[in-house]
Amino acid sequence: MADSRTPPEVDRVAASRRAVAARRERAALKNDVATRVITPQELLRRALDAPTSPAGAMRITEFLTSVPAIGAGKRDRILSDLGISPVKRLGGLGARQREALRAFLDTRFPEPAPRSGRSRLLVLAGPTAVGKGTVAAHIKEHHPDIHLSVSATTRAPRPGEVHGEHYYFVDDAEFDRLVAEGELLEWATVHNAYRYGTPRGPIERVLAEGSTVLLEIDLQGARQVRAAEPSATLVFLLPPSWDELVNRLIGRGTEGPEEQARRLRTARGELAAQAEFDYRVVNDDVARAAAEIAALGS
Ligand SMILES: Nc1nc2c(ncn2[C@@H]2O[C@H](COP(=O)(O)OP(=O)(O)O)[C@@H](O)[C@H]2O)c(=O)[nH]1
Ligand SMILES: Nc1ncnc2c1ncn2[C@@H]1O[C@H](COP(=O)(O)OP(=O)(O)O)[C@@H](O)[C@H]1O
Repeated sequence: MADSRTPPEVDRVAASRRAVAARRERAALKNDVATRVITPQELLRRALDAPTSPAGAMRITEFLTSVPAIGAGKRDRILSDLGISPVKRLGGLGARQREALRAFLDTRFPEPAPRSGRSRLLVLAGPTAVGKGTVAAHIKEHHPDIHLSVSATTRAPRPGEVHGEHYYFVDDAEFDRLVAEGELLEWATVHNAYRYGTPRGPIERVLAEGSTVLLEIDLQGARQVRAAEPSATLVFLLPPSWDELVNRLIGRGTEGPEEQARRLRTARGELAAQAEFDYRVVNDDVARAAAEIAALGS
């Protein structure tokens, strides 16, 4: 059936749809800053690169209150200190205002800078369902020069999992022995459920040969490796957005709604720890993220 509306009406409908979509995108971006999936500096870069994009169209007031630890009171003081009017949009900031805002963000929310002198002991961590297992499996298949550490765990094997290949499946008594005899470089109880740990021997052998070893472990384990081996290279895997992290967790379908909600609460805390890491890699595309991580170990 032909559209009986007049062209201006059609235009108005299209414009209002676009406005709704842009508002939704701005809300998603604010959420990404609030959940620390992206840094405020990253959002500002996107706004300045594309002033008419949803990032560019964001009001400075909305932007500042999405930053963790900035409420309405602080926001107004910051704006007056920086000489920026509250009606400004990010994409419309003048050159001096941009510089003032950037300098303020860099001192208050420093972005982690890569450290030099890192070793070939690579640690990959990140929030639940970001794709750590998927990326690690891709590295194992496509970068055979990198040795993927096989952890010991007290959880039961899933269908298709092979002892010694995916994990060393051990009982509680054996895990206790590994801990007592110092055979684990690190270990942790993950998701309040089972214990997981990294056997020390194979790692020492691989590193002694001058090869690279990759550990895919949780945040508690990454912190222990940092303490035990300060020169280890710590890589934090990030989702492209908070919404995508939620989609991946739900899409994987391995947890029920309650466990999903619990993991997402933990994920927020884990995302806040990314500044402790040497590098951050966004897992938008598995092969790209894997290549980026592999390059850090060469
Ligand atoms: N600390 C630590 N965490 C590990 C180790 N091995 C695996 N993990 C973490 O344990 C979690 C659970 O892994 P897994 O049992 O494969 O299941 P899934 O994440 O529920 O699919 C993941 O977050 C892994 O990063 C390890 O040796 N040490
Ligand atoms: N780059 C990606 N793009 C889209 N989906 C991905 C990507 N990486 C992983 N996934 C999917 O996300 C879900 C979680 O990945 P998984 O490797 O199990 O996460 P983790 O080991 O971090 O808990 C899986 O369904 C996986 O297929």
